Amino acid sequence: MKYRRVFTIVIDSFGIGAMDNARQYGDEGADTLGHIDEHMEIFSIPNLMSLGLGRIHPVIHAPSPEKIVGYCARMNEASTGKDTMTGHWELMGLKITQPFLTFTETGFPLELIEALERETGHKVIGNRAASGTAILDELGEEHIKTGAMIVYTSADSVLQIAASEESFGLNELYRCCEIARSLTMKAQWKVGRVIARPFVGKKRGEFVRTANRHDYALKPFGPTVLNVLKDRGYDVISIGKINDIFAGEGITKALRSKSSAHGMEQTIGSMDEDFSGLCFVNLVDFDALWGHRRNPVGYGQELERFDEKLGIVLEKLKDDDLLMITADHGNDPTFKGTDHTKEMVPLLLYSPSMKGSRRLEDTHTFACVGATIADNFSAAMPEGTIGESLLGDLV
Ligand SMILES: O=P(O)(O)O[C@H]1O[C@H](CO)[C@@H](O)[C@H]1O
Ligand SMILES: [Mn+2]
Ligand SMILES: [Mn+2]
Repeated sequence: MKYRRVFTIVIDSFGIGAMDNARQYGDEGADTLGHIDEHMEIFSIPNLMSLGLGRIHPVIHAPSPEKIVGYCARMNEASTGKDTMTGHWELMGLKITQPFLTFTETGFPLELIEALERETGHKVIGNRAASGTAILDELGEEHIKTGAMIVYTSADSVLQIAASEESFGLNELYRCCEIARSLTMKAQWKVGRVIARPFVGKKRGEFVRTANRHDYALKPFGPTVLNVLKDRGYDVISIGKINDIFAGEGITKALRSKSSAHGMEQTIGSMDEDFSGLCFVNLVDFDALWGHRRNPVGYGQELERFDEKLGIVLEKLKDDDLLMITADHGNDPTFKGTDHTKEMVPLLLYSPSMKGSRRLEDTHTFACVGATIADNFSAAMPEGTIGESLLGDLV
């Protein structure tokens, strides 16, 4: 094996420009990185720049280094869709051609809502597509007064339940979400994820969502690179939401993160551990706190904080470690609406043992990430998966 440990970090929603088919998603002109850059007077991301970010997308407000290290490429998504599960599953080899069911225009069918009310014993309010923070402001007080669950969706295939940790209780929320998950296993209601959205606070304008969010995802439609690694006895360490996104499939150890900064600290901590295999990290704040909230400066500053921690990762990498930085979809914080955007994503590859450095050709799928990992550990890609290994380019 070329690398004993692979660290794959997903900066959730860090798109680098609209894909050719973005028009089909209403996302022509979306550019998460480009539009953040426009809003940053000085954009301090020296480590991302040293890994070649500026070679795959112009970054005007960050100084360009004379030399880059490692390899960089733009990746296109082969699957239909632009959500977190589609993006991550494709990273590990699955191509999703049948998009997950969404209820964006209509909300959930009455029959489902009635079953949810009956089985949980709580009334439902909301039941439409909304931004999570906006619907809290609107319905949070009513929820606290009546105990009715706030159910909402978005352009993604999700059924989200928001409830107060203080009055409704976290365990009760989780219990209700498990009921929602089992109801939505029915073919006509099969959403990709049920998400528990706990919050604290008593009044409009003061509600804050907590880190106790929990996602109840469908199992991947088939075996992924994670299953192959685990079956061969390698470690597959999940940091952040990865374990939820893969419904625990193919994971040997899972750490939950309180924030993206915490996720990076956990990643740095894992670098002191003696393991062989994959450490797979998702940093969700970029998406949840800044992309969906349409806050380009907040997003840019989160990238700056990430870049500082990335500096520590780079220092700690050993010769037989490989670092891969990528993303799962775009979420342009200046775009219309509050949903994801269909974009290319970056792939930055680095190991201190690399002698060369250059920009690689654009890839047709995100799955070259999984294919490279499988190739590295001499594991065959599972049947039905896609992706071409880039391992031979990493010299
Ligand atoms: O607006 P909030 O609640 O953050 O919801 C966002 O988070 C969900 C899951 O990533 C998506 O449905 C998206 O719309
Ligand atoms: Mn995502
Ligand atoms: Mn999102």
